[in-house]
Amino acid sequence: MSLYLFFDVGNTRLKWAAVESNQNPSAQQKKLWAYSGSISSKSLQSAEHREELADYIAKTLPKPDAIGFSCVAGDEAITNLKSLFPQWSDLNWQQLKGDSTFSGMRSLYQDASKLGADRWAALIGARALSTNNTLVVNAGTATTIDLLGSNGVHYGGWILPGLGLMQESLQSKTAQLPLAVREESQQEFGTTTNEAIIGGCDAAQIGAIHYALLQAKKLNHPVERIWLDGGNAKVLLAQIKKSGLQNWPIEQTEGLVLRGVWAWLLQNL
Ligand SMILES: Nc1ncnc2c1ncn2[C@@H]1O[C@H](COP(=O)(O)OP(=O)(O)OP(=O)(O)O)[C@@H](O)[C@H]1O
Ligand SMILES: CC(C)(CO)[C@@H](O)C(=O)NCCC(=O)O
Repeated sequence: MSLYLFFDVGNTRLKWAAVESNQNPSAQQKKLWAYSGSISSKSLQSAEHREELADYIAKTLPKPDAIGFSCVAGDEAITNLKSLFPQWSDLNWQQLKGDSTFSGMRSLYQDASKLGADRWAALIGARALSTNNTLVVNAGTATTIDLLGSNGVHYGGWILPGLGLMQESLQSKTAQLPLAVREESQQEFGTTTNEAIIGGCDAAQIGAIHYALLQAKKLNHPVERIWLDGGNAKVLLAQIKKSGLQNWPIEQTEGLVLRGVWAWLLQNL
């Protein structure tokens, strides 16, 4: 049996996971990855942290037969990532980019080389999970919202500041606003500054998803499934449920980018 190792280098977190060749990227079960983990993407900048990470991964898994990755954290991060396992120098690192081809899918992005590799990977991952009209929401450092038709066409999407960025920018660019902290008893409309900021940023994120649903319907691709992934997925989903939007066909998922890299690698072995 072969082993495949994947990396998703985001702006905040670096995630990895490994699977065996008898597994399938369309599998829906929660415990999908034989091995997985995440650390701060900044760790790649330090030789000491790189060595620790490489040691940890090399100790927890046997030598993989292939490595696939996507990276939106810049060229230096890619160079640092590829330097991790000098002992596996014969291994081919396969990089999924925004313009990597994937059979059965295409993007309407005018210049696909500019499309974030994580967005394209998440769309491929979503396609592995379901083939209906789908909205892919990755709520990380940035929040991205992308429409994928049942025909495999990516109609494009939106990039918003993520929840954390929205809150931080209010603090850093105003005189009077603090860094807001999420509390249990969030009201519909804020009656304190803290509540007003948390509620306002939630409304911007949820409102954008709502608007995307309306736009998709207008384009005659009514959304049948929303996949919500990323570091802020859990809090956003809780807010969506609390807001009385229970009839949205939304499901939280983890590792959609890794899943996409996996599906793509299998097409390229
Ligand atoms: N344990 C955590 N560590 C870091 N960020 C977290 C954590 N839990 C929630 N977050 C939130 O998630 C955001 C990071 O999102 P994510 O973990 O998806 O990483 P990312 O690097 O932004 O990934 P991507 O670039 O793929 O969106 C942070 O801005 C923060 O608000
Ligand atoms: C939008 C982010 C930052 C989300 O991680 C990433 O996908 C990216 O850097 N994209 C490049 C620009 C684009 O997708 O059009």
